[in-house]
Amino acid sequence: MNLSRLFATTSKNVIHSRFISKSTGSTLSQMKVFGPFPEYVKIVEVGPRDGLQNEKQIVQAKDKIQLINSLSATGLSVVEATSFVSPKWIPQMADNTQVLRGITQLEGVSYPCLTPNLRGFEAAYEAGAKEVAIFAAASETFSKKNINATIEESLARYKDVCDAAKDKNIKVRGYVSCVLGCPYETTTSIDKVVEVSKKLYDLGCYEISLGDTIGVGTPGATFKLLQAVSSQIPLSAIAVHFHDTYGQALANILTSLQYGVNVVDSSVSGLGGCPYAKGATGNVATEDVLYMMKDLGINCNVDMDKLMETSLWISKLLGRSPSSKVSLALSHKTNNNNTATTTTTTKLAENSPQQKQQFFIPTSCPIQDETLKSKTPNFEQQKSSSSSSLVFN
Ligand SMILES: CC(C)(COP(=O)([O-])OP(=O)([O-])OC[C@H]1O[C@@H](n2cnc3c(N)ncnc32)[C@H](O)[C@@H]1OP(=O)([O-])[O-])[C@@H](O)C(=O)NCCC(=O)NCCSC(=O)C[C@@](C)(O)CC(=O)[O-]
Repeated sequence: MNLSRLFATTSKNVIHSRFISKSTGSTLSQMKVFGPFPEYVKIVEVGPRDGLQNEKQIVQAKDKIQLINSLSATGLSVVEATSFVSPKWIPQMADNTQVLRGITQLEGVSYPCLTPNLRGFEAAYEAGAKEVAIFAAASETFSKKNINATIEESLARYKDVCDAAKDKNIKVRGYVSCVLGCPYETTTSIDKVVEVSKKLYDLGCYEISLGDTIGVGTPGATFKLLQAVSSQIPLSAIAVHFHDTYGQALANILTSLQYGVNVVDSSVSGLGGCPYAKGATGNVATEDVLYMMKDLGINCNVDMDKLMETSLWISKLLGRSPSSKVSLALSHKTNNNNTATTTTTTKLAENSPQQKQQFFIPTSCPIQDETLKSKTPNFEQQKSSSSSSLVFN
């Protein structure tokens, strides 16, 4: 789709749409006049679940617990903790009960767990879940690959989950995957997205998270999606969940905020990916979202310093540099300010082992150097009094 002009600011805060789709001939100014940005945006942190579920190497339960506790200490009000799915399908989440029982559940913080069926719901409830999430899709093929059920079968399972949750006073969040593209089908039907979203909402989900599972969405497509879905369910019940495969996630979030959405899913350090969506990269990084929000004057009640520490810590644990550009830039800057000896060139080419990679870890990072050493061959470390610089060869 060609968009001749995306945004035109007509006053300080009010942005009117001037999208013109050449293919359809329809102007997006017909669609909606954007209002001001929301004052507060709720971030739903999905790193411990969506972020880790695709990791090949099993992360120990104690580290997952530390990750979740550190994330909730940043001020985040929702930290998706784990999923009660089949361990044969997602081995990384096999320690769900241990993790959920091991975390410190803070007052005012929600720790939803994914549940694909009644069995998962019961296990999550037993382990202390106070909120669960059900996950459907707008693509039949993805639904079969992800949960071994047609969309209709999945909705029947989710009715059982929602009924049980209602009985036990457990909140239910709903996901719809493949809202802007599918790894298996060539097109996604917006009508199907609307239909599934509405069905989940009618089942009792208080919020519907629209998942761009493979990160192909653009601001124009996001706009049309929101327009369609919000015609059937309240805008206040819509959340957006972008993966950043094509680098469009922040632009899509900005479009969503302008549309009036005030719930955004993101993942610390940009971890993530669905095991049944090959090639899709991680979720948009929470640090990057916060950085953009701050500049827009949007309050998210999250401590960026603590979040960055957590981001660097989990990246170090996984033996890689963060996918968050903001974390990299800020940690680099901090180190430059603090350390005269720190080199100023940072090369980040995760897929290119020949290239030297550097990223910077504050000394407050709780993980011990030995852990990283054991995970990363050719490890060199240069220490200074106030910071450390890790070099990967
Ligand atoms: C749904 C099933 C279980 C069906 O899996 P199935 O093989 O069709 O199920 P089944 O009923 O035939 O059972 C098979 C085995 O699984 C067991 N089982 C059955 N249910 C459970 C359960 N809840 N917990 C633990 N075990 C379970 C069951 O007891 C049995 O064990 P066995 O007798 O062989 O020893 C499976 O397909 C599954 O677990 N899928 C989950 C896949 C998944 O987690 N995908 C990633 C999350 S979705 C996502 O990431 C997208 C999202 C949300 O982030 C948004 C976006 O980006 O789009």
